[in-house]
Amino acid sequence: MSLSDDSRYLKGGPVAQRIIAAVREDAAIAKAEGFPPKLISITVGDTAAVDVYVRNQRAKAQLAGIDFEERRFPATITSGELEAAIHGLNADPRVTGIIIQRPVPAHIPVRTLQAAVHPLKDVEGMHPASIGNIVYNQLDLAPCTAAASVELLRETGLDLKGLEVVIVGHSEIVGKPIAFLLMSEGATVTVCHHMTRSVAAHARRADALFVAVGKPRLIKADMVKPGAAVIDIGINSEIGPDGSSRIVGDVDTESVREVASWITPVPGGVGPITVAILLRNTMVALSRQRALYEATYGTADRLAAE
Ligand SMILES: Nc1nc(=O)c2c([nH]1)NC[C@@H]1CN(c3ccc(C(=O)N[C@@H](CCC(=O)O)C(=O)O)cc3)C=[N+]21
Repeated sequence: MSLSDDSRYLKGGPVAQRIIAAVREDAAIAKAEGFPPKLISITVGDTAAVDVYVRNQRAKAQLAGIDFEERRFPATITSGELEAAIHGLNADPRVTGIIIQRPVPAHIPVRTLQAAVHPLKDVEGMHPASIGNIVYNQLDLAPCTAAASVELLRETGLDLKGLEVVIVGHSEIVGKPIAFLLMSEGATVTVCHHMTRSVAAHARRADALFVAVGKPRLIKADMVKPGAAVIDIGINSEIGPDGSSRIVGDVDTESVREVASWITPVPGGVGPITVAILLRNTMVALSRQRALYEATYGTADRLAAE
């Protein structure tokens, strides 16, 4: 059996395609009604993982019928200049959503940038007000990678209620939001990070293990409970044996697949769903903006109103 046919592989492609097909229908209707969705990506400096992400955002946005524009800024830009650019996008009625690609250079406080994005245009759910909503179990616009990881876990059919979940990595954008999403689904959640005494001891107890730390092959077979679901969120660029660059996750997939019942490949796992959810979030943002517009102007048809 070839690796790609192995039923243990939880593939993201089919899930992403389903989401994108639904977004495409929504986007076509919104466009016909005078509300074309438009997504703006902000990149500061140069990062390999960001390039992969943005390339796929552009391709899938085009497939879904969402306008996509990338704004690139040099790493030397000031925080004030970036905030001004974001305020300009907030004020532009043609712009539906704004995503700030991470990481940003060290001299720029990323939280200030996230807070500058208007919450109605915050398609990543990273504004402090948006991310706070997931504490209140309001989950319809969650950070994309976290939501994508949970979506893949659902594909296993495992009952999330009472499930023993261990998350390795406690970032604002992945580990922490996954913990909140799964708590609201009834899972029992343990979060490990760089100060955790024995990551292995925790990881071995997990029915579902999420890994998002950015360390190639960190998770080995002896850290995984037999029959577990392993969700690999790492996106690391490596130089392969043939000298070309490739992406690998945080899990030693070759050995872990002998122990786990489900494992997500990299590439082809969480990544494609992340992109699809970003597009879906753009449509959620658009519908919130439309609701506000219609409450203000009393019509569903922006073109008719003008
Ligand atoms: N604010 C912010 N939010 C993010 O979610 C975020 C970010 N910044 N910065 C960079 C990382 C990285 N990331 C990826 C998402 C999808 C793929 C992806 O589509 N991967 C595909 C394609 C791989 C390929 O084309 O080679 C796959 O895994 O199969 C990759 C990388 C999101 N990130």
